[in-house]
Amino acid sequence: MTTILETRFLERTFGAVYAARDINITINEGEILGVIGSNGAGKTTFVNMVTGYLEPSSGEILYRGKNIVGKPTRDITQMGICRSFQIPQLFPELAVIDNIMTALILSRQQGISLFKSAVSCELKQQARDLLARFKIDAYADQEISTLPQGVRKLIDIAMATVADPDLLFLDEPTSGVSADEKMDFMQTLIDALKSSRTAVLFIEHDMEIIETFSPRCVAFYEGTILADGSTNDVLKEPKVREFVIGSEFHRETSMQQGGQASC
Ligand SMILES: Nc1ncnc2c1ncn2[C@@H]1O[C@H](COP(=O)(O)OP(=O)(O)OP(=O)(O)O)[C@@H](O)[C@H]1O
Repeated sequence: MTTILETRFLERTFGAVYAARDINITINEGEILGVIGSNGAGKTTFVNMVTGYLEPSSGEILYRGKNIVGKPTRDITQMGICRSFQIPQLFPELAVIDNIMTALILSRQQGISLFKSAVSCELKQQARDLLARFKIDAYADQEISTLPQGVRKLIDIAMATVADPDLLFLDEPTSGVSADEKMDFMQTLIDALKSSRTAVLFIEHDMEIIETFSPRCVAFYEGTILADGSTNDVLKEPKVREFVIGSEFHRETSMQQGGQASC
């Protein structure tokens, strides 16, 4: 197995708060990895540091052996590390195909002219192929604002893959997707990403999704890694059950009772 990402003693403080401390993680080529942890555990801070949105206070982030700490987000994206956010970042007034084509244009380092019909045709075909991989090609000509949340999220994630990344970070891909659609949504997503051999790290609060789709799981707690290993083993660990799954269970229960989730 080839390691593509390794973090060493990664740390980030905000004043007196340790948002991340001693984060040592390796991710291998094509691996699928679920990250769990209650609110404020440091999951987003970790993703923000690796993708260049946040500078670590100390530690190293090695991507294919090269330290990328301090590199701008754009450079990190071009190197092959991409992400999607919890809320889809789309142009709601544009058609799906135009959103994808815009992302394709932005991902190319040289400027291109859409007035050259050959370029435009090639881009359109590339956009259609990508939509087909995510099984959303039927929506190609529809305006984003008319589409359900699950489809918007798939489009957003498809857009995050236009540069064919080696490593993709997904922040709660199933948030906002209805309970009935979550499993099919994740299956489509994982199939699309597996076919391109992209390694995927996804943050998730739903333990059924973690058990079904991520062979490996990392549990965060108060800025540190509480457990890292096969999902079966991690979810059985008493400290994970006490500090992570317990709080997730209470969170889900309070949501069912009408409470507000903070994420
Ligand atoms: N910009 C910031 N300024 C100050 N404190 C921050 C900032 N970003 C994060 N924190 C703090 O760092 C800790 C980790 O936050 P982080 O957002 O990484 O947690 P999380 O596990 O992603 O939580 P959630 O599931 O709610 O998104 C929390 O205590 C949070 O309040």
